[in-house]
Amino acid sequence: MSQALNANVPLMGTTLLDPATVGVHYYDSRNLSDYSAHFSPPHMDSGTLTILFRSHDETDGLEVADLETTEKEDSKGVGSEASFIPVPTPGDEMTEVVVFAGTRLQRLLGRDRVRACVHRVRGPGPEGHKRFGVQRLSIAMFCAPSVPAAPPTPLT
Ligand SMILES: O=C(O)CCC(=O)C(=O)O
Ligand SMILES: [Fe+2]
Repeated sequence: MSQALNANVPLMGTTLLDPATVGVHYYDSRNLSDYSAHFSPPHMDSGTLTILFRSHDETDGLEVADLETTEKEDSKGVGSEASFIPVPTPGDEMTEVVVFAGTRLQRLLGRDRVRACVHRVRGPGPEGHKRFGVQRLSIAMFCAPSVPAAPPTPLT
């Protein structure tokens, strides 16, 4: 894969991530300490790709940063100065699957070719909370492919 992508560095495993991890996120605005808070603050994912499945709902608060407005290279403080763009919901004729590049893919291919996507999930805000009491579900597959420790045993 490193060769196919003409990567700067070999695609090696990471001690921090399994090759693929599935995350199921359930957000409930009743659990927010402050109803203006985000369900998920601005961040970049640390794998290569994140494949995100989300529900149909016009209150979905998924937003991506305009990368020209953020120069931060890791998740620390990322998004503090960025402007965010809502990701259209499936009801707007978009697919329900969103794919984000992570910091690992950015390192692998070089920042001039791929930028890790800064994203966040807005909460419903106090008004939205009062009207709907928002619950939100999403499923993410975090991919961080690694080379096997030993060559696979041939099938007999
Ligand atoms: O719930 C979402 O839509 C996004 C979740 C997310 O950004 C993450 O798990 O890294
Ligand atoms: Fe994320």
